[in-house]
Amino acid sequence: MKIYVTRKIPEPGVKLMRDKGYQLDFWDSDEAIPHNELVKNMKKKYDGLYCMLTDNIDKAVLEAAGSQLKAVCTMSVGYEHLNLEEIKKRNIVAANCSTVSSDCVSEFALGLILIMARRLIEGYEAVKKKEWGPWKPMWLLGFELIGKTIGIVGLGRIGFGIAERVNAFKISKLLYFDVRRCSYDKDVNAEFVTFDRLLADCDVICISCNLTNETKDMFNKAAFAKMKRTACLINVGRGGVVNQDDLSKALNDDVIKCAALDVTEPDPLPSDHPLHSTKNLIITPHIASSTWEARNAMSEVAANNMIAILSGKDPAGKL
Ligand SMILES: O=C(O)C(=O)CO
Repeated sequence: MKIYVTRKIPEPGVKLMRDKGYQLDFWDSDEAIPHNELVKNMKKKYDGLYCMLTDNIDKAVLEAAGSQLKAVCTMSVGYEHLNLEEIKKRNIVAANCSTVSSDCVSEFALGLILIMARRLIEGYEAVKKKEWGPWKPMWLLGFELIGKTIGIVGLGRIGFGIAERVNAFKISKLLYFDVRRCSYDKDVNAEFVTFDRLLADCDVICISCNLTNETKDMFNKAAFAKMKRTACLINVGRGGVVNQDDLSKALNDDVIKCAALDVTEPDPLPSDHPLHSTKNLIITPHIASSTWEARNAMSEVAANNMIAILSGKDPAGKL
């Protein structure tokens, strides 16, 4: 079996596929493969395509690959980059890594909440800029999580992980909004509420949902207007869930207090993008799942998906 791997990936995933005797050809770089190169390379006829969330697996790629291609496995949770309709039309099986990065991303979300609540970046910058004078009772005051109402949009694996962790901070209430009520919400004391109630009641809102037609631009001018002026917004889901122009205006006009985004639209956000000069906003470069543990595990899950499909079995992450 021949597999095309669109990036340098962690060794555990490589080993699993090599141990199966597969021939692996790589785009041997840490940078994303240009789309035209991917199309060109797929003409060499592969049984499997092992891709990343940066690779647009569209009709052109699938047509170049032809009928030899049986598996498309993405080393990511998100699969917006896979044209599932075109993939399924060709009887190709696609799979993602739905499980392994949830702890990692939820830990990161907690980090963002604490950084924003305690104004850590401002404190760090003040020290660097030599602005640290004698102790002041009213300087860089943040807020505590104890007694607060926390909201989660999307109580999937990541949202659940955030809920488990945030409960340790003796919060007063945990609210969530999702497309439907989740059967396991009581396991984390989470109350299913309308989107409007979540917006109105929460001190911190964490976005951990996918980007779909329903979630696109969900956080827009109207939503920000319903939030508390002291509210903090965290996004570890997908950039498109937040209307960034509206967010920028809401922060600059003090409609809400602060926000931290690990995902943006586009991703990466160009260095001259106006969002970078927004007040009380921290942007991190899509690193919520960047740990050795998560990336090694993701490489293995995607490899196991590939092995299952090419052995005629259903992969764990079948889409
Ligand atoms: O796996 C994904 O979908 C990611 O966004 C990586 O953090």
